[in-house]
Amino acid sequence: MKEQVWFKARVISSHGKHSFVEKEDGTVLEATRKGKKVDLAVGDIVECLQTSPEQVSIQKIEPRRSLLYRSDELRTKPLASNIDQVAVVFATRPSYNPHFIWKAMLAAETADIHILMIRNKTDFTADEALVRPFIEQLKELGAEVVEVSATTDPEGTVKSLEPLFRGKVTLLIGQSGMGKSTILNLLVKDAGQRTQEYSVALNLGKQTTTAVRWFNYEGGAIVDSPGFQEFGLSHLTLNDIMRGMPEIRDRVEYCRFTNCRHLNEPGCAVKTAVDKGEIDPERYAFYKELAEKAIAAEKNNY
Ligand SMILES: Nc1nc2c(ncn2[C@@H]2O[C@H](COP(=O)(O)OP(=O)(O)OP(=O)(O)O)[C@@H](O)[C@H]2O)c(=O)[nH]1
Ligand SMILES: [Zn+2]
Repeated sequence: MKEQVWFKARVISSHGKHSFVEKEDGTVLEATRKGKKVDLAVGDIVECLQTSPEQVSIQKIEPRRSLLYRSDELRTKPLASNIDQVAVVFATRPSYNPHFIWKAMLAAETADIHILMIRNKTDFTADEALVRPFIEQLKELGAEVVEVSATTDPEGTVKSLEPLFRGKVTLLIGQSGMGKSTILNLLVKDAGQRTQEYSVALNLGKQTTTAVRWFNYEGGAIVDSPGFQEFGLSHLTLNDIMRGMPEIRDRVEYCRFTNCRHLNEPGCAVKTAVDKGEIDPERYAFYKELAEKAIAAEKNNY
């Protein structure tokens, strides 16, 4: 009879039926997940069965400490698990999308994960007036913000980021062009090359731009997500959204109705605060858009 070897490992990349797992001793193996739909997330700790020197099959996923979802036009699927913090890289050139950043905040908040904002390209000093109020607002909303200039001050960038990344598992995200790869490569010297090798090994070609990758870093890890479009928020309920936005959460108890949705209800403390200019109208519009989607989704489920 063939001898079967069991072991635990970390999923460090996952692409369709192909995944790579890393054992505690650092060995990396290609693994398959038989007969199951793609339900793995990078970061998962899995129980594997090694049936031959080349064959590893993932049998079981250990309970996750945290889980984030991604979505594209078609569906929502696991993005990364066992994450301690989400770090969002943004800059003024090309311009950032506030909704992208707020969605990341909301996703992190509802998954109980710390959020770190990395404002990059501070060398564009002419954009200060534009970006300062946005940064102040992020801080008011409870985000930690660090400001760097990855290309003009690489040493300072590493010095600022290293203490915030060390010992933690950080999911690094950002819209295209914000400087995420530049920052990743400053922190993980061979990240670019390893991504190349991975793509060749799997013969992924262009698809490699969507593959999520795990890089061990200073007692923790950095999880990179190239080609990342948006956090999947379609699994969030209206309640999750309200609880995930501080300016809504803090006013709910003052609304006339306990089940107020803060849309058209009379005596709504949230709407009043918007009218008085105490809540940013952009933030309210963001809430409204998500709330209406969540309500429609909840209706469809009945
Ligand atoms: N002026 C300035 N340019 C920067 C800075 N950081 C990165 N860049 C430049 O911005 C461009 C985009 O940087 P990348 O690191 O490739 O950006 P990315 O976020 O990984 O973008 P994608 O690869 O599209 O996901 C490059 O030309 C970088 O050299 C910075 O601090 N200041
Ligand atoms: Zn209300």
